[in-house]
Amino acid sequence: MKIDGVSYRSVWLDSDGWSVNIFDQTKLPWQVEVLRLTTWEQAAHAIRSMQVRGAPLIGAVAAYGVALAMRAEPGRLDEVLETLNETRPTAINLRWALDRQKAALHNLPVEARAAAAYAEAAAIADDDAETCRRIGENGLPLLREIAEKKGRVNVLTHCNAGWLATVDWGTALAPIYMAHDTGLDVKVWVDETRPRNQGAALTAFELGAHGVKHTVIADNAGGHYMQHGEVDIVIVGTDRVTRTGDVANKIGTYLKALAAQDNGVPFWVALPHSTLDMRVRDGIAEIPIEERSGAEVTDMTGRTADGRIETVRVVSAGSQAANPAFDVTPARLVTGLITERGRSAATEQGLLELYPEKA
Ligand SMILES: CSC[C@H]1O[C@H](OP(=O)(O)O)[C@H](O)[C@@H]1O
Repeated sequence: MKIDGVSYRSVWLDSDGWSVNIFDQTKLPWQVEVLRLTTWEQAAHAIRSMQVRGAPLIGAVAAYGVALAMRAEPGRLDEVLETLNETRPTAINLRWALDRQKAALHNLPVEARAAAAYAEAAAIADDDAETCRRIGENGLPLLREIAEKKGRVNVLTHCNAGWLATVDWGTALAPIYMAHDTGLDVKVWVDETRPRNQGAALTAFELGAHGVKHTVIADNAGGHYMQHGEVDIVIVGTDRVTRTGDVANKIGTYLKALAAQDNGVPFWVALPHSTLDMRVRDGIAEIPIEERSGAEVTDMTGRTADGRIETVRVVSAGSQAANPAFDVTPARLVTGLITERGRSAATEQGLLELYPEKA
């Protein structure tokens, strides 16, 4: 995607041919800061601290983290894979990417591992960019159909499932970018997405940079707009989809799905193949939900009127805070899945029709 007219991916190899560049997403939207990663430990920190976040992007950065490790200490492959896999527990893309690196490297002599790891990381990044582009193509007809009927299409999305959550294009936002680029009158209701405000800070930043009409709303306002016919469709991303179509995504997604069902609003989930976890059947019982620091709830960071970036406490002193980072939306609340291979019902049969090799 473009920033000030310049096309970027959200992770890319530096011109030195070995270090890895990312945007520090904890600084957005106030500062566009590129971080150059030179060690695998820095890549692990970037994922853990959410300098990079978003299921597909986490996988791609972890893959490059393995490449950085193999360049410096190729004998430590197993330890590096284990440490990177422990950085965040919910997005299955992390494990998927590390499993790909393990398969590519573990039978190689140590002196051959660095080149192979960089090649595999590049392949993962290229796969994600093309996969997300195709998700856009497969989601676009849903928006076009609404726009042809109503003359406009209002989409609600939760968190950030855009270019900043993937290597390029995004998942939930990819159809929106394509709808905008083909001239449809598309507008996005952007859930702010407490507590880390990925919607207000990242989705709004991306959509603004691309010129897409959008309005940031409080997380609790989405149901109201659905009741008043202001939401034509909900499209969200995901961190893990089970064999039966249960969807793990940013906390609050489940509540949006309930409101969508209550108001007859289609609720679609966009995902690449790397987000599928066919080992799991019951998402609520089996998907590990990341518990993050309560400080993300008690404190907020923003820009003061005179331009300083400050963090302030927004919770009464002495009060505790709980912070589950994800929830699971049961398949029964999901209208359908948008993938790089097409659209399907959120069912085992639907997924196996798209991915027969995963039976
Ligand atoms: C396209 S996956 C984006 C997905 O990841 C986000 O979580 P986080 O920002 O904590 O990494 C959120 O669940 C998004 O839907």
